[in-house]
Amino acid sequence: MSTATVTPDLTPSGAVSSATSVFYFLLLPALVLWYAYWTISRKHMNELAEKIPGPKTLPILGNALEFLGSSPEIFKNVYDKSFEYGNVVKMWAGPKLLIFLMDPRDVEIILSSNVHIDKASEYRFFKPWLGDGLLISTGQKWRAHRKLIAPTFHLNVLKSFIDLFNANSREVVEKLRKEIGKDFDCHDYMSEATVEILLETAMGVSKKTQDQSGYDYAMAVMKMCDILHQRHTKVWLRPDIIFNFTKYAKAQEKLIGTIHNLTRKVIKRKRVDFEKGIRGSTADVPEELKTKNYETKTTNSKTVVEGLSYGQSAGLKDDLDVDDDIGEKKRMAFLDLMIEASQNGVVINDEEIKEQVDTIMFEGHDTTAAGSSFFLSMMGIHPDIQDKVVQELDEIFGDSNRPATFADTLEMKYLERCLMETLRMYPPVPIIARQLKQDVKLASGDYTLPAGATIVIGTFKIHRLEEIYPNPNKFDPDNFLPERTANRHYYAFIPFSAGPRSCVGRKYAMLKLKILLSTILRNYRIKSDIGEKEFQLQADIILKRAEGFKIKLEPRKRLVKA
Ligand code: HEM
Repeated sequence: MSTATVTPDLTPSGAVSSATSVFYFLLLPALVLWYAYWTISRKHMNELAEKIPGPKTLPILGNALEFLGSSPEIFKNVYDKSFEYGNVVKMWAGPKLLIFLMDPRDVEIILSSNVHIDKASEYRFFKPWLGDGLLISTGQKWRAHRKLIAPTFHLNVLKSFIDLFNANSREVVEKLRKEIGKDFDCHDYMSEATVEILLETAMGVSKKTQDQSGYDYAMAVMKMCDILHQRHTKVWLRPDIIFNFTKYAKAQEKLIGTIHNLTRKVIKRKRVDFEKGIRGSTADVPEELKTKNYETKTTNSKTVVEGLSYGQSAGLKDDLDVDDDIGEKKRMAFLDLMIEASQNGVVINDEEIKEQVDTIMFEGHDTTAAGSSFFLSMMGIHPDIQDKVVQELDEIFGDSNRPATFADTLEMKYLERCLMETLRMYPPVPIIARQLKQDVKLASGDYTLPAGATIVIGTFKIHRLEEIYPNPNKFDPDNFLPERTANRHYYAFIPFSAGPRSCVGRKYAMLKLKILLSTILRNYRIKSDIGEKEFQLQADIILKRAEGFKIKLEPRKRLVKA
């Protein structure tokens, strides 16, 4: 009879298999413990969320299936759903609690706060591209950089950009000539122009010194936004560990390469100029477009124009409205100041400059490209309104072909109302999201937003609330007549957000858009075969028309040249 002796298997593979058994033996209790901890730690959030209305959820997935489909389908689905509930709605994207706020009183609590300033975790997908730039950074870093950057968009600096706004607008008019009579997508032209204007103004480098076109950069940004939108709406693409194995990760790497290539070159160019003692923009402006030849008294006066003319309700103020030194202090343009501040390396280092340049290049072009394309679409669809804009421009410029001065932009009151109405109906940034660190009691009803929730401020929906804007789907520039705006809640119109994290480029955007759009309208009549009902809206970070911004152009007769 043989006796079997059991000897421990001391070979390396035996040791590994024992370790594996121990691992699996411990894994289950660890998971159970983690799940128990997770459930308990979320109890408070779940209890408060329970009281907030929202669509029915599926186990594990929550409402994630609402975000399936193409971009326009998702947009339509979520917007249509919003009518089934009140102005506070919750949804679950898997385990993530999203609470949508649509009442201006609630929005004020979040946006005016100096506490609830953290961006939602969804903004982290921007990191490989924008790093810790102003849009997504938080805490002390955001505060210090905001303080540094906001003054570079002061009205005094913006006035020095007027000639470049004019020169670039004229170039767009020339480029558009080949499209006369055709149905074409004006967004392509607006994207290229807004990139090039940013290069020559805020960055202060001539576009001629760049071997990469503004168009290539803008297209790379558009594709990047599409990828980010996929990650926002498809829960399975959120974890890096999965995303990195998808085709999107490869595409993203390439696109970021194109985008960073431009920003690196811009900074390099600026540094060379800076070392040579050159300050300000090196871009040329033809003599006939220099507004000093046409300046009036108003242009030189200490004009303070706040509120609506610069994109926000008259009663709102932010750090862009500080006017303690009008006309006294020489303020610097964005990249000049960044380079100067970095010389001692304390306020901002080289990597941080790159992050801020990437941020301003993105935020500064895609938003205004969408805003101007929606404006032109509106002009094409509403010829009677376009005629009134042109009549105002004729009153300002007569039959002269002279460039627009700062004083002229103050006279463009009706154009400004059309621009405001465009930003109301088609806000380029259709939602804003924040991460709550503490509970917040709402003003509109007996709800408390729990810490840990992602708060989504639904700008698009707020701008179309019937109780605030009667007949909200009608394009009506008179919505911005002073008598109509006077009694409206300040937070009922927030295309540039509001409060401490408002858009630093709001005044820049308004001034540039007035010059760009008035120049186009002085030269072309816009037509459109498509009505607003046929728009297919999509919100790939920035609101767009999925079918493209199709318009037609007819040249206007000019009687006399300047
Ligand atoms: C029509 C044009 C524009 C619109 C509608 C717009 C809208 C907005 C909105 C809604 C925000 C807040 C975003 C959020 O909290 O998620 C924002 C932030 C920002 N915008 Fe704009 N923007 C426009 C043009 C510009 C321009 C021209 C620039 C720069 C030249 C710019 C630079 C920024 C920056 C840096 C931030 C982040 C500010 C911070 O967090 O402190 N934007 N913008």
